[in-house]
Amino acid sequence: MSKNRKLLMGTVVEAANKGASGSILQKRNPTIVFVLGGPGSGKGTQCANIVQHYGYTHLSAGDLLRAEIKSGSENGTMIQNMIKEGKIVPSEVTIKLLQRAMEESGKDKFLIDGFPRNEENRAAFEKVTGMEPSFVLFFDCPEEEMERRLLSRNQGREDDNIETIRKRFKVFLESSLPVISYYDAKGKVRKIDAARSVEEVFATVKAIFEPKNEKVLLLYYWLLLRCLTFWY
Ligand SMILES: Nc1ncnc2c1ncn2[C@@H]1O[C@H](COP(=O)(O)OP(=O)(O)O)[C@@H](O)[C@H]1O
Ligand SMILES: Nc1ccn([C@H]2C[C@H](O)[C@@H](COP(=O)(O)OP(=O)(O)O)O2)c(=O)n1
Ligand SMILES: [Mg+2]
Repeated sequence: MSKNRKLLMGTVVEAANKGASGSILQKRNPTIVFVLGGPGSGKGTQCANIVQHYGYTHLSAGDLLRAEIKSGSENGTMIQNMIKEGKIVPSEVTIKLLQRAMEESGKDKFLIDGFPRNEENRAAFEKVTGMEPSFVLFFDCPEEEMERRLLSRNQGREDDNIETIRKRFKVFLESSLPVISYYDAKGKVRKIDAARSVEEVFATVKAIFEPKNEKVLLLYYWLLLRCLTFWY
């Protein structure tokens, strides 16, 4: 067995044990929102806005993986090669980074950006953490617009070149869209037209995080309670 394979196996066992015994995180019963959409659809941009307005903690799977490369970890080269090829890193690696970040944050409301990106990501996260998202934000954007945005992102990312971008689009269609369909069948997907300006997109996001219906319902219950206490 190769050194990398052994390391990965160790991570799986460690993660599975944590899941079985119920991690500190599970006991905190956090709120989780998955933020999905194609590369360049505006996930990171909108997450920054949500953090400012609604006090969520933003965890970008891509950012965590890039930090892991920079840290010089044993998995670094493997992660770097996979990202350059537009491929999805094995779930055990990404889940371990997400779990650690959630635990270390001490917080209990998370925006998980760019995860789960395939069926393996989704199933492994639920199995290992025992947690499910409250809902899923899906930033829906045409490829031509995403391509334009990625080519002018200017963050010095090795995967923002036309060759890798095309590969990432293919992976999104083949592997990530089925995950969105899975949650859609459970009624958990909030689909947003992401081809508009940052401000317009955020106006729609706001409506999702501040559902007026719930406020109206609460007002009705309060009025009903007042009437009942008045009569009896
Ligand atoms: N609604 C938008 N309209 C135009 N450009 C946008 C919009 N949202 C994000 N961008 C820009 O597009 C690029 C990709 O956005 P980003 O939030 O990093 O997307 P993702 O995380 O989905 O890849 C960034 O340069 C960002 O500034
Ligand atoms: N769940 C994930 C998320 C990202 N990755 C890898 C593969 C992705 O192409 C890169 C970049 O992801 P990132 O979410 O930062 O990219 P975008 O914001 O969608 O442009 O990281 C992964 O392997 N698994
Ligand atoms: Mg991003």
